[in-house]
Parts: sequence; structure tokens; C-alpha cells
Amino acid sequence: MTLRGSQARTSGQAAIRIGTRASALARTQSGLVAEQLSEATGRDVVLVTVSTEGDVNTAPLATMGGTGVFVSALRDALLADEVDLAVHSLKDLPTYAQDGITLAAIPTREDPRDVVVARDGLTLGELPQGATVGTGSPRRVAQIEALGLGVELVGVRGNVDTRIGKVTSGELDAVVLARAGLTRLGRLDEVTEVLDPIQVLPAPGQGALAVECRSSDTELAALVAEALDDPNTRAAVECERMVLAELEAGCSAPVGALAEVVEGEDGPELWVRAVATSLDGALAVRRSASGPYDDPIGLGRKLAAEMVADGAHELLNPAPHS
Ligand SMILES: NCc1[nH]cc(CCC(=O)O)c1CC(=O)O
Repeated sequence: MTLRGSQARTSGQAAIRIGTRASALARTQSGLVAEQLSEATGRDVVLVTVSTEGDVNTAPLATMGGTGVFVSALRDALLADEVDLAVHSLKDLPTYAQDGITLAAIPTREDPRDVVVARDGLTLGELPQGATVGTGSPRRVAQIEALGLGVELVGVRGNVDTRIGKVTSGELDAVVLARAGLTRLGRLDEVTEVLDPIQVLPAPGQGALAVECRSSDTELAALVAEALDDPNTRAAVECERMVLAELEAGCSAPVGALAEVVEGEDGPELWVRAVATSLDGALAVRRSASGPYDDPIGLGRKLAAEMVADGAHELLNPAPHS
């Protein structure tokens, strides 16, 4: 795909190359970023498809080194100067920084909640005992088990179409997905329930995108930040990701976190809520806190410290049975 910017013919500047994964969702997300960037800067923008281990290998993510399988091939393409920008789902990004890579922009996030797509328009609570609910995410498994509905959680992987297809075909009674993915793919009408974050907290960063560039490309980083960055989304996801980092958990750990900017008495404040669970959902530490808008990192640290004091590390890394 090539988007012709309004400045293209006069400026003589090369097109900005955006690296994207090949899935329909990734291409849609990258396309949105390409459109916004072209519109805001007048530059030509092209999409370049890069295949990643997470797309090629359909084994459970936890067996592939979990963190970052969707991310590293795009970063390699950036560092090799094959593309100028990489667009990721922010929740797939490892919490630690990588040398040479700058998180140039975090655009305005979509609704971060998880949703259910079930047969016959049903909600989770309406499904019969023993009904099969598909998800590959330990975070979703644990929090849904904790609801005590008597449904059977079944591991599924694959793109959005594959997962919803298992409900359409009758193989599963329901699947759980990120609402944001369905919004971007124009498939919101298939949602049968939106899960309340009080019961099922989304992954840190869910619903947000990350636009990365080479750290040496300071001019492009500034251009992209100016065109795409949303300060409220950035504050919220920095806080959520700090909770995850402080709990020393990766992107496939049973940790949920959701922060929001709210209007306080003296201006904007941050609100954050988080959960860490045992894998079977039997034990959970849930906490919430609020703090100053301009210190999302401090608030994330504070909340994580409270969760650690409540035993979050023991839940996430149980001692082996003797
Ligand atoms: N786990 C893969 C993944 N990474 C980002 C999204 C959805 C889009 C988003 O959260 O921004 C999904 C699919 C899903 O969880 O249903």
C-alpha cells in the first residue's frame, strides 16, 4: 500500500516505510497509522510486510519465549534500515527497552476491554456448565476461572478470524478477544458481551498501538510524536506497563492492569487498577490507586509494591511442589 502525501511531489523526500506484520489486524493497524501520518505530515507513506515468529509458528506463545515473539522481527527490520517505523500492538511489547529503538508515539487508544463472542448471542454467565470458552491467554483463563461459572477454558491461538471461526463452526461455544481488535477490523457486531474490567482486567497496554523508530532517526521520531502521540494514552499505558515490569512478569503472565486519566479537584489525575493471579485463578491480588497525572511511573511502582506486599510474586512464581 502506498499513500501519496500532499507534499510528495514538491519536497522530493523519500516515502516513510512502515513495517507491519501480515495479519489482517496488523495490516489494519499499520494502515491507520500510515493514514494519520500521511495526513498530518503530507509525506508519502508505504507499508512493508515483515513476517514474525509469532505468525509463522502456531505453538502456544508461552513455549516460544513468550515475550516479544511478534516484535523482534519488526525491530530487526528497523535496525537493518529496511523500514523506518514499526507498528505493534502495545500489549505485545516487552516492558524493557531495546538499544537503538525509540518508542516514538503512542496514538489514542481504543476501548481496552476484553469481549466475548459466543454462539446464539449468549453471555459467559448464560453459557451452560461445561461449555467451551477459547482463549490462549493465561490472564483471561485465570480471571474467567475465578468467576466460577463452570465453563471449560480451552487454549486457542491464531488470528481473530480463526478464533471467531471456531465459534461459527460450532467447535467452541465462545471465545474471548480484545475489543480493540474487533473494532479495528469492523467486527464489533459479533460481540455478545463486553467484560467489565472490575471482573476481567485487560492486559497492560491493551487497545493501544506503539510506533517505534530507530533511536538515531531523531527527526523522524519528532515528526511522528507530533503527528500521532496522545499524552493521556501514553500516561495510562506507562503506568500499566510499570506495574507489569515491577511484578517482573512478561506479556503472557496472568497480570491485568488498566489506568485512566480522570478529572480530579486540581486537574487531571491517573487512576489505576491491577490484578495478579495464580494460573488456575484460585488466588488473586487486586489493587487500585490514584496519583498525579505527571507521574505514571511512580503510581505504577507504588501499586506494584502494594501487590508484592500482598503476595503477588508468590502467585506469579509459585514454589515448586515438594
Ligand atoms: N494477543 C495478540 C493480540 N495483540 C493485540 C491484540 C488486539 C489489539 C489490542 O489489544 O490492541 C491481540 C488479539 C487479542 O488479544 O484478541
